[in-house]
Amino acid sequence: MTKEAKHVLITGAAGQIGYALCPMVAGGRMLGLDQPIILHLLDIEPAKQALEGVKMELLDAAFPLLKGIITSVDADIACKDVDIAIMVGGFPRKAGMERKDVMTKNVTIYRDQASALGKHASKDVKVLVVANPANTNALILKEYAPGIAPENISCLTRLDHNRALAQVAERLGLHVVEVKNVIIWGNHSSTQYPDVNHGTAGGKPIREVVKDDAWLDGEFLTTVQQRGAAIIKARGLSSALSAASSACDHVRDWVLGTPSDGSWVSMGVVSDGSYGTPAGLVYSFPVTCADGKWKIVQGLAIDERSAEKMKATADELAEERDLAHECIAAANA
Ligand SMILES: NC(=O)C1=CN([C@@H]2O[C@H](COP(=O)(O)OP(=O)(O)OC[C@H]3O[C@@H](n4cnc5c(N)ncnc54)[C@H](O)[C@@H]3O)[C@@H](O)[C@H]2O)C=CC1
Ligand SMILES: O=C([O-])CC(=O)C(=O)O
Repeated sequence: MTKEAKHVLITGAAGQIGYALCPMVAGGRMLGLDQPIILHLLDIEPAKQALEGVKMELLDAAFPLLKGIITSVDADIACKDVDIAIMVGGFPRKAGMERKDVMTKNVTIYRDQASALGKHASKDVKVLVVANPANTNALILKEYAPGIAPENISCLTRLDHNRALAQVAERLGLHVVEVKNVIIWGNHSSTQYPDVNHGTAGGKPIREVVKDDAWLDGEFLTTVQQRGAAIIKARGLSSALSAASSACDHVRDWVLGTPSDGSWVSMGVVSDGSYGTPAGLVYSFPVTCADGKWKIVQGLAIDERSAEKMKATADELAEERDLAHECIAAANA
């Protein structure tokens, strides 16, 4: 029997990530090859013509699963009845900026779109925030959309997770699927902590197989933490196809579940205080997903060095939260 179509909102749909993400979603890469999709594409007035161009191309691609396309520059219209919301709209950073430098421009967008989602989306809408600063935009969205359950609001750190898997796989000459259970703790920023202490490569502990703690504790960490900046340097634009692909991975695993072997993924979710993190911040944890719900992996042993790094990224998130509140207060004044 044909499934009922899912309504998927993509904000910033006329931008770079939007252009890579729309065909992935419409082609079944996110929710499966048996799931019809209705796309809701939101952008802003200056991008209206480009947004219509994206719609034309999606029509021309004749995706069998794509049952409809709604384009709008009005969040109230675009958010109506959406089941999944992928929030990409905002301003990307340029060379030399930290992700929090785009905060002033982006957090007010998330305050405003929170209320549109709260009013018009399906009551069980699952929200993924991609736009930077991703964790803090998600936090603001949570604060301004009290009608959406906090566990339905998340941010993208799966790109960092995938980058960590790929770095270890490259180092070992393995295929990426042979590497499992790395963790991204904390913020999608250069303070994130890519942790390999619980990971495996070819079924054995990563540290045992790599046999180079200096690399794992040094160059590996900084490569993953700085990968976004390296892409900006190389392309003159921030990552788009890998961001879109990771966004699909994030939503697919959340909705359809993580593998039954118990392997986990990283998601930015509202902290319940696990691992000593401040409750309420949107912090990236190792999670498993089943029945459309994520669960933080519990009971992992955390050494002193890791605890320090996990605290440093939590401290940055608390600072970002305060800065975001100041930006919103200034915008309201
Ligand atoms: N969390 C992650 O792993 C990653 C996050 N990003 C972030 O994703 C965001 C988008 O990146 P790109 O697509 O490269 O940027 P882009 O500039 O190509 O596209 C952004 C789009 O958002 C639109 N937009 C601006 N304000 C909007 C609003 N109020 N409502 C709806 N749309 C709005 C713009 O008109 C533009 O079409 C940036 O903030 C970037 O830093 C990028 C890569 C990875
Ligand atoms: O670095 C950026 O600004 C874009 C991004 O978030 C990433 O590539 O991880």
